[in-house]
Amino acid sequence: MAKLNVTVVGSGNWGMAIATIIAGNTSRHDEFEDNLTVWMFEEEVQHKGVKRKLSEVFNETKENVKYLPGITLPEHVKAEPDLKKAVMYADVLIWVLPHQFVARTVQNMGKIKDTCVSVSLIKGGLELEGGKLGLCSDLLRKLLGHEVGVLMGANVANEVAAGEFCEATLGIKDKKHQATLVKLFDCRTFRVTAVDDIPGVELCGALKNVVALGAGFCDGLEYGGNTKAALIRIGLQEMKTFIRYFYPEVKDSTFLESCGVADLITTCFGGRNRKCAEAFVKAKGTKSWDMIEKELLGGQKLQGTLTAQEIWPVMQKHNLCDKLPMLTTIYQIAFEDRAPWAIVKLPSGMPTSAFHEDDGFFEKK
Ligand SMILES: NC(=O)C1=CN([C@@H]2O[C@H](COP(=O)(O)OP(=O)(O)OC[C@H]3O[C@@H](n4cnc5c(N)ncnc54)[C@H](O)[C@@H]3O)[C@@H](O)[C@H]2O)C=CC1
Ligand SMILES: O=C(CO)COP(=O)(O)O
Repeated sequence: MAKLNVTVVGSGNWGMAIATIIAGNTSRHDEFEDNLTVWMFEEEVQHKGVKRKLSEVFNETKENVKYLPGITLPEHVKAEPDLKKAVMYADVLIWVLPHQFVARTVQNMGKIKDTCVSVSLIKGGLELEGGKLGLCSDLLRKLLGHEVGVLMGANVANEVAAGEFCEATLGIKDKKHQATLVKLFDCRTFRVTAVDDIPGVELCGALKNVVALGAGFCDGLEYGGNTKAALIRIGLQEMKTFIRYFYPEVKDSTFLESCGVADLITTCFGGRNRKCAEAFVKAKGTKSWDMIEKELLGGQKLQGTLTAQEIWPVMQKHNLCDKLPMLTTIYQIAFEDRAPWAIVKLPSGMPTSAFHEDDGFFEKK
């Protein structure tokens, strides 16, 4: 049987880290072609004092000096900056782009194999379509016309790339591809569990980035572990309420997989959304999200702020704001100049009207 060619579409922090895991498996398992192609969005970088193309530096050194510095990938990982060439022979496409670039990338990719399957590792990209909540994997399925699974989990990229043990959840409908796709990702340090619940897995991955903004606000105000734990608990409950409203069939067990509670915890402690939200509060209104992203992430992209903006009209249209006070408050702090400390004054027993938000706007309450 012909061996399967795999292409990773995206070469940011997570794209490169997951390429280290996949490359180990393509060389270990007979069903895959050893070589792993990574589509690299071309950029110029300063390398040893010289301006060079990122993909050329990667193919010489096997290090993505911009998005995953300090990690050398296996020799059989090849960066391909030409999108059409990167995808044309692929049997499996692994999507790992910030969600704002997905539609444009698919539209530019040309012909792919009819038998191709995809897995999306993208957290975000939600929109209302005819009153129904559409997911990024729905968009990919519509544009590509083939099977699309999702892989989400407690997977801060730098820790995965360093070989630290963690878990992930593969959401997949089609049993035919399940075993092959588990084999492509699962290894001793990256344990994969497959579940038949794509919306549950994917929505947990997208919404936890919004909750992580709340955790960052809490850090910016210098609250301790109890407060953050409370926000994580409330966040999980609101994620469940939101998800069940649109997808009542999503199972309780999905929230207990790596894609659910575990990803929420790691992102609220060690993620980029948390880090930027802390800086947003500490800047006391002097810096926009774009400025903070540029200053702190060196070209990496925030997904939680975009997802908060995507779900806000959805929540309003479906009268969900009262049922989701924390997600509402996070949006208002991030985009409507609400006082950051409102994050610890969520309505439950204590009326919010007792607090005057113009009094000590940026102070801990
Ligand atoms: N970094 C992490 O720890 C994790 C990230 N994810 C998710 O993976 C997805 C991808 O994130 P990362 O790999 O972290 O990316 P990143 O945020 O590190 O890097 C940004 C990427 O966007 C690319 N880019 C910039 N302009 C572009 C354009 N016009 N068209 C196409 N690509 C362009 C850059 O080349 C770079 O690869 C996101 O949805 C994120 O939520 C999921 C798990 C862990
Ligand atoms: O998704 C992540 C960990 O699983 C990373 O989250 P951040 O984008 O907030 O870094």
